[in-house]
Amino acid sequence: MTDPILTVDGVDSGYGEVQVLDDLSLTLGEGEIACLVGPNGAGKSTVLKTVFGMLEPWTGSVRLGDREIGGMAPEDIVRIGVGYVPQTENVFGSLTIDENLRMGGVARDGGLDEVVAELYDRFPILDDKRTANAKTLSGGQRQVLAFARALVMEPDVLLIDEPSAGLAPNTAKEVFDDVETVNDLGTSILMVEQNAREGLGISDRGFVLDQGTVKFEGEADSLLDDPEVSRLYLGGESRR
Ligand SMILES: Nc1ncnc2c1ncn2[C@@H]1O[C@H](COP(=O)(O)OP(=O)(O)OP(=O)(O)O)[C@@H](O)[C@H]1O
Repeated sequence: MTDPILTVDGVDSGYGEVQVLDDLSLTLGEGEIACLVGPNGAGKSTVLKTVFGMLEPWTGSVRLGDREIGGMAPEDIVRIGVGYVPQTENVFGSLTIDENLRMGGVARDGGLDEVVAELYDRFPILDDKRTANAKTLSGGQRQVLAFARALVMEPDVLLIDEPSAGLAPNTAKEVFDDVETVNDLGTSILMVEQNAREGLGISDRGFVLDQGTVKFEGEADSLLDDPEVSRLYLGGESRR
């Protein structure tokens, strides 16, 4: 594995009194895509919310490189290089594509025009629709806008919650291609994906969560080839 860029170490976390994460540890290597899979309610989204500061770890540590970020506020975490794309309602429907992108950059110190122009180059579908309201976009296009909005801050690490949720298989494939493009351009990615085989298929590493803790982890290909992981978590014996 490459050097860790994000480390979650022995974290308990949850909502109010209700514990969801139980001694959860995982590591994202620099430049990698890592995918969290597992059953509904396992705590996958809770991991992202805890890393992004929406929930405070009750115990344990969250580190960006060597820096402790556990318990920092999201607005501070975003400034030091972590972006977050929520699963739903991740764009402002009544704002234009351009306004959505610029809102993604409110915490920037400068260079907003340049980075927005680069994003239009990279995602021509957004360029074609700059002045359209985001609610006019298709599901897949909205997901691209949500990625692009997070990229305006030029994060080192992007947290993505279920990029394929609610999308038809062909559109989901295009969105996964975009996840890979973002990664190729240098952003490390920690992704939650219900569509476990497809998510692991584009990932370097995988973590299988169940009941708030990591039950299996390893190279994504090894998890896909592991009969026990397949049987328990990937919906059967079928190989890739
Ligand atoms: N805001 C909340 N308040 C209280 N409990 C919550 C809240 N959000 C999630 N939970 C609970 O935390 C547990 C883990 O939820 P989480 O969303 O992290 O699971 P998940 O693995 O992402 O599953 P899913 O695929 O269903 O989203 C579930 O039991 C859920 O009901």
